[in-house]
Amino acid sequence: MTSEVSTLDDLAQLTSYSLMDALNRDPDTTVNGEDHAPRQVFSGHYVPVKPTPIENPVYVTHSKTFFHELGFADSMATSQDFLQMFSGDLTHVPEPIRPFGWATGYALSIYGTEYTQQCPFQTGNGYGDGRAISVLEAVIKGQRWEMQLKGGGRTPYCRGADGRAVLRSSIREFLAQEHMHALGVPTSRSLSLYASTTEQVRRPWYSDGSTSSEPDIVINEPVAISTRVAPSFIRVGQLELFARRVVNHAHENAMDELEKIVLHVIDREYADVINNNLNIETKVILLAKAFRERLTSLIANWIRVGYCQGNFNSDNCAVGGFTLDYGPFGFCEAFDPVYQPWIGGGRHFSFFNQPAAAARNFAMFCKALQPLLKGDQHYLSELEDVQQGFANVIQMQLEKMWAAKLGLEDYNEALFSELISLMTLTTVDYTIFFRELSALPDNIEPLKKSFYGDLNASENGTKLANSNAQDIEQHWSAWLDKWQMLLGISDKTDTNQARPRETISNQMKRVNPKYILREWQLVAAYKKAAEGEYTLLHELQNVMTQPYAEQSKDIEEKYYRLMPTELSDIGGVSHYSCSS
Ligand SMILES: Nc1ncnc2c1ncn2[C@@H]1O[C@H](COP(=O)(O)OP(=O)(O)OP(=O)(O)O)[C@@H](O)[C@H]1O
Ligand SMILES: [Mg+2]
Repeated sequence: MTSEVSTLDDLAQLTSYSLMDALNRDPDTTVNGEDHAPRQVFSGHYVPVKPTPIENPVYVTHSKTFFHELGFADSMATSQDFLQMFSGDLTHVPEPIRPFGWATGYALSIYGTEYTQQCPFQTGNGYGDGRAISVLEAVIKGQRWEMQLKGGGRTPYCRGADGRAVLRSSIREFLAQEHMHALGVPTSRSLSLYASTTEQVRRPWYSDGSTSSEPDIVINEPVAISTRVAPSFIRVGQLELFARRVVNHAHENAMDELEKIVLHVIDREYADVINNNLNIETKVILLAKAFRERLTSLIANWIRVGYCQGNFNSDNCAVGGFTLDYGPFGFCEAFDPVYQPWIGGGRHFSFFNQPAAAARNFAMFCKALQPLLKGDQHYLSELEDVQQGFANVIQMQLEKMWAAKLGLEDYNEALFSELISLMTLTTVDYTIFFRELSALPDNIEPLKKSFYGDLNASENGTKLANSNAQDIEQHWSAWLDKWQMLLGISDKTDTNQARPRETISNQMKRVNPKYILREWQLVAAYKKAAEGEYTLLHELQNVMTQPYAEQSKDIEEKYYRLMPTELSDIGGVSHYSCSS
């Protein structure tokens, strides 16, 4: 099949700006994007910004999957003009691509509390895309996409920081985005990744083998620019910024700017479910319902695959209902309901608390929409109902997800609670456990592959040493019996079964991945990449973009395995600072 887009000139033909044309430019900015110094932005939806190219860029990787979906030729990723543009140099882009991009402001709420002090001016007006710069919008195969550089240099929202992203964090985000997509979890996508062979920045990090919680050294790291792609990058925090300005009577266009950004996000993300001819109040209610549906499903998916966002502030919560900002994230290995890899994150953003964190973001989202209902009691109470309904909707989504993970048609609370207690007591690997269970084992032997402690050894982890191993083993067997009974597979022959064993097993394998992006595997790949050696990174990308597939024996041995115990407390592996 020939690709429709083989050169940057072809891509230029598909360019179609809407945000910069339809929304308001900050009136205090220059039009050509030379505006890089930190400052307050008082109004407008965006600031034009010319990215700062990284020095001596080299190709690291691109998403073959996404290129293919977009109809892009793979050869384009290594072509000089594409590399130049997506490593931040817009000086020679073909028209109608503009020689500058844009950054947007947003507000911040942490677990339902509004903040304004996070910017140097203590007002919130200096907060937004500090190093993310969108450079293009294009309509490709009928879908509008926005392309955003991460690490493209300073913007007025940089708060005095360097506007750069290091290769390590860029590799993490790049791989995680494509991995999540392959896992069937809505996400921003990865397009390309280029690194500098000469430019470095200093970041706090961990010395080799450090068990310190906080970084204990400062290191030089190569910089990189990754490009991520989504229908929009509008965050809950963005709507909040404009709503706060309405509430605070910040300026006379505040209501108009709020309405415009809400209509924009509907157009980008919800045009298929919200009719354009409806009045704004009805659109707002439908938007809240549609976002509730997507957000609750997203969180259930995160928990299904063991993903912890780590820092689920309102500014990291995309209104399109997809995963955004892979900084402090991690995939849960040894199961722990309060798993949280980021040292700055706290329990409120831990693994099993994500439904509660999402509810807080949803509440802030509803609050931001309220001014558009202009005091109409009827609509206000409808919005209130949508918000109040969040808890029920997410509970239903979670139950449906747990039932699917266990191969059941109906959720069973007793079976689930007992499993969670056992998984905590024994310390099991979240991914390996569910994948082994998907083979419908007759007894608990195969499941032991996922146990971090040996049930029968005397020197197990403390949890096991304090308990009676035999007892735990009996509990596991009793749980398995109960599960088999509910599944209707106690009878080992397939007679009289509504669903044959193979059907159940295949269904389970479609929701329980075999491969997840384990931090220690990522560490190995980005360390090699920092030396200019990308083979391991490419292998990891290949494995993680087919997470449900049975891959070769070699790959299985290398990647389908428990975290080596000696890494379980190491800074930069088991936990990290959100150093970007
Ligand atoms: N090196 C940096 N220079 C300038 N701004 C930065 C830098 N690192 C982070 N920021 C900004 O600080 C804010 C909070 O950081 P966070 O870790 O959420 O950022 P991020 O990973 O860059 O963000 P995102 O993926 O959400 O765009 C963001 O607004 C981000 O743009
Ligand atoms: Mg962020």
